[in-house]
Amino acid sequence: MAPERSTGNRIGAEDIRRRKGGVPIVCLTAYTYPIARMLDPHVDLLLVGDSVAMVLHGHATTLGASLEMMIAHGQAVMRGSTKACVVVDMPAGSYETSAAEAVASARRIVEETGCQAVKLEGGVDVAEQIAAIVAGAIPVMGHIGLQPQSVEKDGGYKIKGRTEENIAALFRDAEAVEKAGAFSVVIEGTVEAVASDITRHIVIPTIGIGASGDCDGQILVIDDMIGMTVDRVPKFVKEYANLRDTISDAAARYAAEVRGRAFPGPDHVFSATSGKDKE
Ligand SMILES: Nc1nc(=O)c2c([nH]1)NC[C@@H]1CN(c3ccc(C(=O)N[C@@H](CCC(=O)O)C(=O)O)cc3)CN21
Ligand SMILES: CC(C)C(=O)C(=O)O
Ligand SMILES: [Mg+2]
Repeated sequence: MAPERSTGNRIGAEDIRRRKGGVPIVCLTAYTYPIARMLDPHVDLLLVGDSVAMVLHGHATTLGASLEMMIAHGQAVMRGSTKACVVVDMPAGSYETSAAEAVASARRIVEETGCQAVKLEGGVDVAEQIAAIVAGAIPVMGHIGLQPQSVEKDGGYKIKGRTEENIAALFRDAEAVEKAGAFSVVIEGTVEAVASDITRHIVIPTIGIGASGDCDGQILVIDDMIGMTVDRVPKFVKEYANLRDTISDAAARYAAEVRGRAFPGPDHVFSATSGKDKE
């Protein structure tokens, strides 16, 4: 198992499971060491989402994520986190084909990162995979509703739960994920009342994103939450900071000072004589 900064009291998947119906579970994505350091004191769960492929690597969809990419970011987040339950997304192509493939991929992720759990997208269609991973003693988080790995199949990011047929399918997916042994489930891009009803219908905590305030917890993509996302931001996002402008302003001031020879100043250079200069 990869070494982790352990305080011995990290939140585990079973701690998350027990929080059904209680104080809302605070979740954010994280992809890097410094962000994990900053978020860890404030959240219950950090998700190393396959959204990293879009948000940090500039791919058009999450289908650009690989097992190697997820493991590298999982390791970075684990190095910066001591308290949160860290969950790593299983990327497209690492679990759909068979339960054996899913178990092998989940094992690799856990062994190489030391994370607490994995997450995969789907309901009835991946119940066998979830059950097999859980049987291998790796906790699994489900992900139903809008499934970004199905963007090509769906022809875009389409909100779910708008037809009776689709609502019935959502309930079947929620029940399948619960029965397969998942410790919680993300409900993404789903009509508010439907996400609320599913939350009351199942006994594992639901984590909403573009879903409902009645879910047992909430998650957002970190870059969206801090106003760092440069591409289109989904409607369900609330920006709690504007790092885009902060960074652009810093770059503009730096550029002006370099061009005007105002930077570096006396504090940012070394003299031959003094040992008291900043290292
Ligand atoms: N930066 C970022 N944040 C995310 O939350 C996120 C990603 N990227 N990439 C992967 C998926 C894609 N997500 C999305 C993207 C767009 C909509 C969206 O535009 N939905 C439409 C409604 C469409 C409908 O009504 O069917 C909207 O108006 O917001 C939803 C989820 C969420 N995920
Ligand atoms: C937004 C969450 C649920 C996710 O799957 C991701 O970031 O990849
Ligand atoms: Mg994801």
